[in-house]
Amino acid sequence: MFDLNQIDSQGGKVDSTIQHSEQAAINALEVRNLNFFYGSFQGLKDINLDIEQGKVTAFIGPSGCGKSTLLRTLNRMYDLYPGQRAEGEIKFYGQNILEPDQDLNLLRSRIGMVFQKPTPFPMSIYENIAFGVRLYERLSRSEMDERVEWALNKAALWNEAKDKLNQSGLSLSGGQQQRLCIARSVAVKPSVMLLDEPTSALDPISTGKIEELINELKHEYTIAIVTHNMQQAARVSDYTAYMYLGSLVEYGKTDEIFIKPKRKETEDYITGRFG
Ligand SMILES: Nc1ncnc2c1ncn2[C@@H]1O[C@H](COP(=O)(O)OP(=O)(O)OP(=O)(O)O)[C@@H](O)[C@H]1O
Repeated sequence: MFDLNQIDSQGGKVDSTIQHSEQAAINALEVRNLNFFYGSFQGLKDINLDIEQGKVTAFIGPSGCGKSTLLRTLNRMYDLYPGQRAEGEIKFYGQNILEPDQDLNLLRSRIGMVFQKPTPFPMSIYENIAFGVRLYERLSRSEMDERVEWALNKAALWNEAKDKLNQSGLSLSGGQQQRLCIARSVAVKPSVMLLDEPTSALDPISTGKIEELINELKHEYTIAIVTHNMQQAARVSDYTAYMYLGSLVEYGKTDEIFIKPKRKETEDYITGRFG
């Protein structure tokens, strides 16, 4: 089992020798008996699942089934809102992040999040990336320049942004803004990236770019993605979780879920017979 210090020192990178062996699969996150409450309303019911390191896991299901709620528990984003609470265990490389006294800023740098609507800060493209890095690391100007270029490259935005690093992030197109948000998340070298419907506000070309990016990023990061788009889940994910009314109905390899689901409810949803 890894400890958190070890993950930090590796910059969240996946050991490729481990990744290519089926038997040696490692879970970045293990969710056990997770229940989640918005005040008295129970949004998640006894969720159990493992999120494998270096893979893409997709959460699908009808509106309101709890996909975003589950994603937001994985880095305790819900803690920002009063009256919301989680019970159970979410182990991040063995450490239960639901325990009290967690350093939530550190946790969110290790488990980053990208939201549905692009949310660049109202500052330059360069600063959008440097701002988060400065919270965790002291880099010289040249090291920061390198980090900004590295992150923009990872998010497939460097070529489009390199000549306008001092322009506002808000001057970019919607698709570019979303890639900037991905660059911002990548820049702090997380271990896991949580993507909450990252393409639902984008056109098909930008969506295609983000999907290509997910395929690239998964070689180095563990990714969990919420999507409304089943074709997208089928295209980008290795594992798929089908949720309904706050429960996890079925979870498995994406091919199996889409081609031969075990549960009739899953099949009805996948084939569009739902509801
Ligand atoms: N802030 C909140 N307060 C109270 N209930 C909430 C809150 N946010 C979500 N819920 C409820 O929790 C349930 C799960 O919501 P969630 O947003 O996780 O669903 P979802 O599957 O992501 O839906 P969608 O696909 O429409 O985004 C829903 O019944 C929703 O109404």
